[in-house]
Amino acid sequence: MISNSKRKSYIEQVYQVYHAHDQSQSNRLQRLRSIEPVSAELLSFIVLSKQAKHILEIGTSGGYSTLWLADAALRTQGHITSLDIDDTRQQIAKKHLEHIKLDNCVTLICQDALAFLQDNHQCYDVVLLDAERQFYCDYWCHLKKCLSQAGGVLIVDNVISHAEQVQDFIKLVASDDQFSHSIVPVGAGLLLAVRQNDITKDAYDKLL
Ligand SMILES: C[S@@+](CC[C@H](N)C(=O)[O-])C[C@H]1O[C@@H](n2cnc3c(N)ncnc32)[C@H](O)[C@@H]1O
Repeated sequence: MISNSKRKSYIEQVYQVYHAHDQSQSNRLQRLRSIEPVSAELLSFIVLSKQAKHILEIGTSGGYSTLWLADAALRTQGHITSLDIDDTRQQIAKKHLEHIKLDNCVTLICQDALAFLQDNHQCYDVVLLDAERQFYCDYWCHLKKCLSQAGGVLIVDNVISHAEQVQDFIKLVASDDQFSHSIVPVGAGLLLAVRQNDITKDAYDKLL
């Protein structure tokens, strides 16, 4: 689902290089921990199907998921804001984005996610959350503001591979009646949560 074959093979190579790098690292924090290719494909599908214009990524790392999102955003005339706390990783991501001419679709911001979210006033159509899982619960009240329009989608990776680490976060999302959610067994497991339209919800409640 990548828009041209040269780009597709470049992005596949990036994945292979990162995967080999990660296999050689015993320290988890030294790994780039790219999202799985099948998950990246689903991300791209969501951006395209929503014709998303405003996309937020929390956790750029080496930019594998960013490359997929950027390729989709090019076709929706959208734009990605991608955050990472690690500038070195973002510089690597930047080189890859430039190499395949997707850099104009992305603004890379080197900042702690919580600090960014606290100051943010922008609404996003799609948010990918793929950072350090122990902080996700702290992000939720801010993520909700980012996703304040009906149809806004939050995607969270690793919810099956690291289920115990995200169980409190999933409980928070599940207990919020402004959002519907689903856990999709693709790759490491993706949580998809969508902001509901309040009118639809009221009408639905009346039927019960
Ligand atoms: C799992 S990796 C992201 C992988 C990337 N989405 C991909 O698929 O290519 C997680 C990234 O989150 C970043 N990160 C960790 N804590 C963060 C924080 N508090 N704010 C912003 N980024 C953070 C790490 O530096 C790391 O690069």
